[in-house]
Amino acid sequence: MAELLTSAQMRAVERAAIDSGEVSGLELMERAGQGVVAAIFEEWPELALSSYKAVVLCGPGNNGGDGFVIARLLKQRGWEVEVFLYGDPEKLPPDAKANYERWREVGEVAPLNTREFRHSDCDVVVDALFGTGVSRALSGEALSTMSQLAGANGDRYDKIVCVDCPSGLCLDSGRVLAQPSNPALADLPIQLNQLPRSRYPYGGIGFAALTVTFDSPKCGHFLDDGPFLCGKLRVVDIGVQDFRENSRRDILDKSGQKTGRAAKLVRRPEVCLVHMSPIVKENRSFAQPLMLWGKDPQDHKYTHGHPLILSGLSGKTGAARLSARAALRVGAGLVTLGTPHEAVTEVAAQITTIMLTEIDTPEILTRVLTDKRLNALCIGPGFGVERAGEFLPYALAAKRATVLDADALTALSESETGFADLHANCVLTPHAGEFKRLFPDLATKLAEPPIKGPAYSKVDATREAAKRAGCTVLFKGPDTVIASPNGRCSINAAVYDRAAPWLATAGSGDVLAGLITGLLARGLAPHHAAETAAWLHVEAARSFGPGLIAEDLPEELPKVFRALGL
Ligand SMILES: NC(=O)C1=CN([C@@H]2O[C@H](COP(=O)(O)OP(=O)(O)OC[C@H]3O[C@@H](n4cnc5c(N)ncnc54)[C@H](O)[C@@H]3O)[C@@H](O)[C@H]2O)[C@@H](O)CC1
Ligand SMILES: Nc1ncnc2c1ncn2[C@@H]1O[C@H](COP(=O)(O)OP(=O)(O)O)[C@@H](O)[C@H]1O
Ligand SMILES: [K+]
Repeated sequence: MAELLTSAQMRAVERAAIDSGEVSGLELMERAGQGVVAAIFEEWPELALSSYKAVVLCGPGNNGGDGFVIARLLKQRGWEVEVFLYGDPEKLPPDAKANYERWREVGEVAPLNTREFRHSDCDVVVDALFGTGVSRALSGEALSTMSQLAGANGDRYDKIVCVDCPSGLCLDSGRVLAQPSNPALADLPIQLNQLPRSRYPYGGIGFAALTVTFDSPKCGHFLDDGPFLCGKLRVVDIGVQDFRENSRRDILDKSGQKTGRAAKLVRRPEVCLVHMSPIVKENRSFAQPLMLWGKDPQDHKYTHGHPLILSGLSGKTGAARLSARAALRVGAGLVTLGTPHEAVTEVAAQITTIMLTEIDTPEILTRVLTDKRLNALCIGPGFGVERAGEFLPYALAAKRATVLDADALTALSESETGFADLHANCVLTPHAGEFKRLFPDLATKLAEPPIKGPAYSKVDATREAAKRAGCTVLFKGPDTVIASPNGRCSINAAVYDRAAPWLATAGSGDVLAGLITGLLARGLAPHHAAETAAWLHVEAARSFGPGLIAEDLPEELPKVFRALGL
């Protein structure tokens, strides 16, 4: 599952499938409903052994249509099923209406009313209120029902199953659409976007037990609140993959709508999930690093690159040493720490394989970098903001593949020349605070309440940042987003079964900076190096597990490589 779609792209794929005449909307809806029911039994096999009770909440669109299919299929298995509809049955779109009518042949439909919503004895709640079509904040009974579910989740309902997404979640951004000034909110138990994460250590499940989506996961399943609210994600095949693949070459405008032949060609902007498990090894973009990690027996150390990592002053050298160790473990042939004279003893006492060269001034850095074998540079970890301000113009003038991390990012945000000195071989690795300093307007936009869908997302912000900086930007977090100026974008998600909460530990960012630098030295292009490093970072954390400290990450890499069969 490497490709992530936006809601508009998913609609375009479905439209292409239906327009082809090979499949009808009704068939797709049937497959979607079947997929959800199958996923429920896969998740809880005990539910397949007898008949239970489900409450199905249906909305006014095709998400609701899926709900009617699910209700019918469960009823066929002998389940007791109670169906509530939010909206006017007469206004349902045709496929949803057809399934509403099929359901009415076997069961009742009550208007959605939170007070009537009798839940105490139900085993499964199916949320089919809104899916990809959500465009504004929920209101009325839809809002209060979701709020009631959220408030009682974990106590009363332990099996909330969401069709496509928890209703109200924007699948482009992973943010819950909300109307902050809605006076009705004061009377509600809790809104989806207010669920306290502290109640769920390790970023666990906040709302649904299971979310079942169709064909491909959407960006919002991996960004921001998405994973927290979706719980567990299952992707169900509804047989439209050929149309998805065709639509990659199709003429689609920015909103994913098909345009006429004469219209301007706009390639579909793709977002990928960074994923290197064996099942996606065939993914072309990862073939190169897989080959690179497995070193060729004919190679020698000079063919694997030689990064220079700049160290901070004495007492602050640990960060750069972590970066250097990571660069070495990821396969750089040699690694040198550029160390100020006063910190040489401190650094020398704690390194063995890593080399050391004295760099006291920016001019010395320039001189050291006349050695072209030093083919990648890392500046920032533990470096000191003021020093970074002095060294940065020289570091960038050397035109090496360069990682700017930590203090170098703060210095960059304070520099008079701004992004002018950056070049295409740079990688910026901000966390949220550094991102705000570098791109205050984008951070503000991202922090604004998402009122309308598609809401502004971390993908949008990182793409804009990369364009503005003219280089690759890796915006950290459990949903690390990597974007490059050409619009290429990937999400390295440490969520669901890849959760790695132990990465939130001092110094883990320094290790990531070192991994990227090492891979740049090995010849990977910046976007690729950032993706690969972010993926390895999470794999190393997961391989080590609880108790992880940053020092453990580089040392865990050989195990990760072995598991990859390298
Ligand atoms: N189109 C297809 O062929 C398929 C669609 N499927 C389902 O269809 C869903 C998408 O269906 P729709 O496009 O009808 O959209 P939804 O069912 O998500 O939403 C219905 C409509 O509600 C309106 N709306 C948006 N926000 C609202 C709000 N806050 N309050 C009240 N009304 C609001 C919009 O007009 C929207 O189109 C997917 O999520 C998926 O569950 C699946 O059946 C697979 C096949
Ligand atoms: N909850 C989390 N799950 C997965 N990864 C996380 C989580 N929190 C932080 N990270 C990752 O840990 C690293 C922390 O980097 P950073 O904030 O720079 O910390 P430091 O400066 O202490 O090294 C980043 O790569 C970030 O993506
Ligand atoms: K839903």
